[in-house]
Amino acid sequence: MATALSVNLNAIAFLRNRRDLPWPSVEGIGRIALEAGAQGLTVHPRPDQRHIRLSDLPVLRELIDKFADTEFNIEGYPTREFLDLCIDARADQVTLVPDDPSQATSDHGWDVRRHKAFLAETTAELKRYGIRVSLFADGDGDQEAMEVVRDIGADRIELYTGPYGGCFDDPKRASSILELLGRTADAARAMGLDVNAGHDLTVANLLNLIGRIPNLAEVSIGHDLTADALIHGMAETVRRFRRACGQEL
Ligand SMILES: CC(=O)[C@@H](O)[C@H](O)COP(=O)(O)O
Ligand SMILES: NCC(=O)COP(=O)(O)O
Repeated sequence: MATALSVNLNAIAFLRNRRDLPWPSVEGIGRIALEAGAQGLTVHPRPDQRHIRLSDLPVLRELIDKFADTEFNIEGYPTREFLDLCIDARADQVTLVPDDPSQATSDHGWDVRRHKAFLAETTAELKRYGIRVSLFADGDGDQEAMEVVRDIGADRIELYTGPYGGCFDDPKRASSILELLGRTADAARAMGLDVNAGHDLTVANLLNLIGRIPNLAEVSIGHDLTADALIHGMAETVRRFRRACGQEL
């Protein structure tokens, strides 16, 4: 089974929020992603609503409902407000992330031993609503932590791939990080957990990731996917604006 692609819309929402205008439309870009065959959309609403706004969630839910076999993945720290948001938006999957509200972006997975009771309680609540639960996890090769994840009752882990993505200019270091990610994935699979991955994934680094973790269930990608869309869409857009300026092409 090929790895599913869930398109993260945070960066699109960030761009939209620069102005008090409705574009780029988070819903519109989400639609393009689903029409192009993405298997889902991901958002990580942060408490300051710096990118995704609470009002985006019902709109995206309605959009995803129009596309067969697609999923809504909502990521974030499980405050009461966040959990209610996920339940109201009928998330298909919730990825619990141990982020402090002041964090610029996600930069580590859960300490599952320390937060075991809290995560077990939260997971049980989400599963009562039929929501799949994934825990953001460091790819540090800690095999026993995967036993704890299983005991918590989560369905999946999402491997935090930031350090791997950060090694774009150091292939030797990237391959040693990849090996640890792979061992963590192997341990998770041995516990009956499925494995997702995300953070700073790119077209360039996906190939080796999926080579080492062939049964990777899903990747969620936003930052580089948005950058890639700009690169591949810029030339046509400049031509459109040149035409609008009255230039003959
Ligand atoms: C949980 C995770 O992996 C993050 O990558 C997150 O979804 C991205 O958050 P920001 O877009 O706010 O940096
Ligand atoms: N879960 C990771 C995610 O959704 C997107 O991360 P990034 O590609 O924006 O770094």
